[in-house]
Amino acid sequence: SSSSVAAAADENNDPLISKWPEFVAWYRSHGGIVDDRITIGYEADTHIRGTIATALIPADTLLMHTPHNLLLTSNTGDTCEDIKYVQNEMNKGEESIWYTYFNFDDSSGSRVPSQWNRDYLKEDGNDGGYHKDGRAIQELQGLPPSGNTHSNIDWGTETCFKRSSDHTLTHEEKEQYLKAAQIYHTRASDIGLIPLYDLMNHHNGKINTRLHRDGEGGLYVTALVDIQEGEPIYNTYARNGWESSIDVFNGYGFVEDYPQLWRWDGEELNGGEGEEGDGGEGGGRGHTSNRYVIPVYEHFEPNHALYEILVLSPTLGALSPTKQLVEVLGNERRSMEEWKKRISSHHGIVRSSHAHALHDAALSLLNGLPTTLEEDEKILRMEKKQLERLQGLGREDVNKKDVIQAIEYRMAFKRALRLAVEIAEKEGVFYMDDTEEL
Ligand SMILES: C[S@@+](CC[C@H](N)C(=O)[O-])C[C@H]1O[C@@H](n2cnc3c(N)ncnc32)[C@H](O)[C@@H]1O
Repeated sequence: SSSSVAAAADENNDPLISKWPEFVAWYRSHGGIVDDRITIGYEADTHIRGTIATALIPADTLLMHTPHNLLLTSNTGDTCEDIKYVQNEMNKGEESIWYTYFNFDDSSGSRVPSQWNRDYLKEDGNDGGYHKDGRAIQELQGLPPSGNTHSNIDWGTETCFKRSSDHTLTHEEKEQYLKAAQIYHTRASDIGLIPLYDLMNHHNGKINTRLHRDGEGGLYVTALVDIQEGEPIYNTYARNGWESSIDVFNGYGFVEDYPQLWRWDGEELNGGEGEEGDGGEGGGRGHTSNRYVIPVYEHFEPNHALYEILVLSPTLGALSPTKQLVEVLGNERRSMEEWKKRISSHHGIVRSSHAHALHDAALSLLNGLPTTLEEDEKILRMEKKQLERLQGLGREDVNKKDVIQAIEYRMAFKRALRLAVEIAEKEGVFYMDDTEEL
């Protein structure tokens, strides 16, 4: 059709796509292995760039191997050193063996909360009011990651800047550091930056790859299942239920598709702006008094110490999932039927007092927020209209986009809280009565 021709023509002019052959040639010339049935493209639903299969790839196929010599790492296990390493290589320009890699990088396409403007606390000299630009943070309405949106950057400027040299860093050096840090934080694995591997997007519901260390510091990726022609090739950024959807949003800037994990504590929120955090998720509120303690009882090992819900669909979720229930996340796929079965038996072992406490905490959190989901829908529509109008005038308003990102995120959070309330209230969901305990 004419539209697909137009799309193809676009992609020819788009260096983030058209430089793929050059990137692959570079990767192979340094010993990397990549299956010929892998390409780069924009995913149909999200328009996010990522790896895609051009033909059926059977399960267990070796998809890629990035040898240790292609990894960007200081080999010290120290984040500051790793970021400095990346920064140095970027400064080398064509002299760097990763020149082609940097040229193909799309990290500036990731907009993460640490990039949000936070000038709102500064008094505006003219009218004594506040700068509007810190709005995205305010739009979190105090929900996590409030107070922690900039913790990576703050930590880096505190720790890495001070350590890095004997002189005060110039503006240019700071900018370079921030650029390297952005690449590092949105792409690196625990062993550093891994070319090609870092072109895979995240999806725990459609995960179709598996990782294997090669014993020499490099990494193999194989197909977990048959991957169909046209299907994106996915990695996970949240494995075993360790990281929540809050972490994924704070680190990578998007609300992950189902399954999602949401966490919150029993504290009342403090008016929306959040404090500089205690570093903990669900924190940003600095104190832990009165926190309900998630019980650990026989056959019941909660995945997290905070209240938690695992969300599989708009109507299916598990209250306070156990480690056992969520350890599959990022590692295997599980059918909806299987989830339903497991969740219903899971709810059979959740104590009713525990479910009630979670219910009350979710409800009081929801009721304490300044807007409802229905109001958010209207606000979101309005913000999007304004953005379109500005774009029509040829103006790019990054702050406006951040605001929209924050509103969409808080809506997903509220939907999860609402589902938690509904599930806890639903008749027919059986919770073990506390008195039945031995
Ligand atoms: C390691 S990179 C993945 C590859 C990247 N899309 C690229 O083209 O270079 C991580 C970034 O990709 C984007 N991303 C990954 N998975 C995503 C998803 N499921 N939805 C939206 N954006 C995603 C986010 O911008 C994230 O910060």
